[in-house]
Parts: sequence; C-alpha cells; structure tokens
Amino acid sequence: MPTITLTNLTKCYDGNTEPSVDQVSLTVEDGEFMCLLGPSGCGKTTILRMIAGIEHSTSGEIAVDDLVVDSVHQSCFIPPEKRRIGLVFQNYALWPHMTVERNVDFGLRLQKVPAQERKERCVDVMSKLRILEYADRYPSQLSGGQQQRVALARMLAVNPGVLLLDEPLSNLDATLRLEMRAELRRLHQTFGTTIIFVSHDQWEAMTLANTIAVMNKGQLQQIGTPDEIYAEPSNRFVAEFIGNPKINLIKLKESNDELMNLASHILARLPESKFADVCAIRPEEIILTDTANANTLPMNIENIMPTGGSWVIELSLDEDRLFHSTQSRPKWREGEQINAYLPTHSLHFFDHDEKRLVLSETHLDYSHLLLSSALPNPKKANPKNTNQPFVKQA
Ligand SMILES: Nc1ncnc2c1ncn2[C@@H]1O[C@H](COP(=O)(O)OP(=O)(O)OP(=O)(O)O)[C@@H](O)[C@H]1O
Repeated sequence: MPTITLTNLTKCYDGNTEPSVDQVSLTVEDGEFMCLLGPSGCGKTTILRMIAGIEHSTSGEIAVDDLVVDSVHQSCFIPPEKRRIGLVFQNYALWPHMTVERNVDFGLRLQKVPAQERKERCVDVMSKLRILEYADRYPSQLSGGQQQRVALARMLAVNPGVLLLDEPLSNLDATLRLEMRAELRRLHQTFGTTIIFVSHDQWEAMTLANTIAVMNKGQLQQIGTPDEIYAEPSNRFVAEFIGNPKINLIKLKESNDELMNLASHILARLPESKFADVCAIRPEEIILTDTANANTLPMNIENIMPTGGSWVIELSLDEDRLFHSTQSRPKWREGEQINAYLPTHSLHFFDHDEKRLVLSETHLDYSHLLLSSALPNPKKANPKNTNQPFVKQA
C-alpha cells in the first residue's frame, strides 16, 4: 500500500482572505489508519479532496510513494482516476436504480475487469462486509448502516491503495455508529488498506485511528497516537479539543497562591526561564479526599452529575470551576467542602502563546511538596527578586 506525503500543502479558495489549508505537512504511512480531526471549517475535507485529486492545491506538494501527484511548482497534476485512491463521502451516493451487487460491481465494470473476476471480487468483498444476503436488494430497501457498508464495499472492490472517508458515519444513529466503528476497525485489519478518515468527533477519532492529526483554522496542530495527543497535547487548543469532560484550565494568578508556588518551583527547574499562564489537569486525574493536608486544596462541590456508570462532579476553587470525573459513586453531597489533590505528574502548564511547556519526570518530582504552604513563595520571600517569579503575574 502506498505512503501519502503532504509537504507544505496549502489551499486558498478565490475570494477567501484566509487559506482553508495552511502549510500542512504530514506523512500517512503504509497501512496506517489516520484521522484528520478538528472543528467544522478547519480544512479537513479540503485536504481529503486534494489527496483524492478533485481539488487542486494552491501551493505545496502531494506525493503518493515517490510519485508527485499534485504540485503547482512542478506543474504536475495527476487526475483522480489515476491515483488509486477511493473516496467515500458523508452521503454514500449509491445508485438507487441498481441492486447492491450492481453498485459494488460498478467500479470494476468501469475498469473493464473480466466478468468472472468481477463476480468473484464482488462476492468476496460483500461477504467480508456481511451484505452478501442483500445482493439483490435496492438501496432503498436497506438500513443506513447496510447502505454504508455497500458504499464501502463499492470502494474496496476496486482495491484502492488508499481509502479516504469523509465523516462516513455522520448520518447514522448512535447504535449504528458504534457498530460501524467496529466494522471499520475489522475492515482495516482484514484489508490492511491505508485509511484517512475525517471526523470532528474526538471520541470517534480516539477509538478508530492509529494516528490522529489535529487541525485548527487550516493549520496542523499536532500529530500523534491517540494516547500522545491526550496525554501530551502540544498546545491549549489540542488539550481542550480532546477529552470529555474537557481538561480543567486554571489561570495562574495571585489568588491561587498554592498553585502559583507549585508552578514556580516546577518551572524553576527548567534549564531556561519559562513562564506559565495557565495550569491544567484532566478531570479524572483529580483525587478527592475528606482529609486536608499540605498536598490538598479545599474546594466546594457545586454539582454531582450521574452519566450512567460514572459521575461528573463540578467543583469550585474560588471563582474557578473545575470538573472531576469518576467511576466510583461519590460519597459526598452537593454543597459540601472537600479536599482535592492534584498530582504533580498530572499537571500541564501552558505559556503565554498557549504552547505546553514540556516537563520531564524530574521537573515534576515535587510530590512530597505539592501545594505545601512550607514552599516559599518566591514573590513573598523576596519581593525585589525579579529573576524569581517563573509564573507570570496575572
Ligand atoms: N469551494 C469553496 N469555496 C470557498 N471556500 C470554501 C470552499 N470549500 C470550502 N471552503 C472553506 O474552506 C474552509 C475549510 O472547509 P472544509 O470543508 O475543508 O472544512 P471541514 O473541516 O471539512 O469542515 P466540516 O467538518 O464542517 O465538514 C471553510 O472555511 C470553508 O468555508
């Protein structure tokens, strides 16, 4: 299966002031299942259309293996039918007057594949996608999920090197979506096809893809495995976009004395001076306890929301609101005061440019000191010392 390489790929539509795709560079390896993830209008579909060849790039390059298929600079544009790339859209566009088998057979006929081979390939792909029993039905006689599988079968029958899927599950109800996700995973394992999948649903991306490329406003924000994207977001946008409930962001300001102290001490260990504006922690990383100690912050329980087998608890820390999620039934009531432990290794710090400060285990090894009032506040200890405050004052 081919490798797809995008180099500084850019698309500016006539009349738009901002590029829809802005200098995107990434590689989709052979057999990879990559999801382009981002909010509506961030340029995901435009990238897919350029890879498929139904949209020309404005600048940059697309290569399939070593072959450049689109480059204005090199005056090169290889048409869609010569790229061996299949595209499945949100609406599957099945031919309504053709049976399932004729729909699946359609691309093979265009390729003038001999009749016997066509029959064998259609039967093979229909049975793998579990639609063989519907071979003689028309699309209107199928459920949404079955139609979806026919659309995928039609693409897979022509054996594309790369399969591009543009939110193909968006028209399905929740149960069917789940079934189809499992189907897509199975399909990827069975066929080993390189898949590029577009979604704005972070849960879908996390459950399906080997690699996620997060986009915002036409620009690639981060590329990595689902675990990397979740645990080591490169900036605030990625941190906030991934995760439900959302990551908690706490603005570092003087009223959060303990957090300010902690951040100062952690960041002071970095080789260069770094400033943090915001501290963040995922909801499931907060630990609630009855007993207060030097490592906890007092918080109020504002709301306890059951979500079916798990709970989301809204907490207040002065004027900040935080969310904690847990699989254990909470033993507290709304309105009670509890103590929250924020483990140092779970904390993220973002600078003024919203980039995440990369800290190693050594920098974060403050577990014995966390939030302790014994920590000297650099500002209070020496108000004249301008080198000390590693946390920018709000
Ligand atoms: N033919 C076009 N002419 C002008 N602008 C366009 C055209 N197609 C897309 N755009 C603009 O380009 C930007 C990116 O659109 P695109 O469809 O790639 O986003 P997307 O991330 O796929 O969004 P969605 O998730 O809503 O489908 C949008 O601002 C859109 O308005």
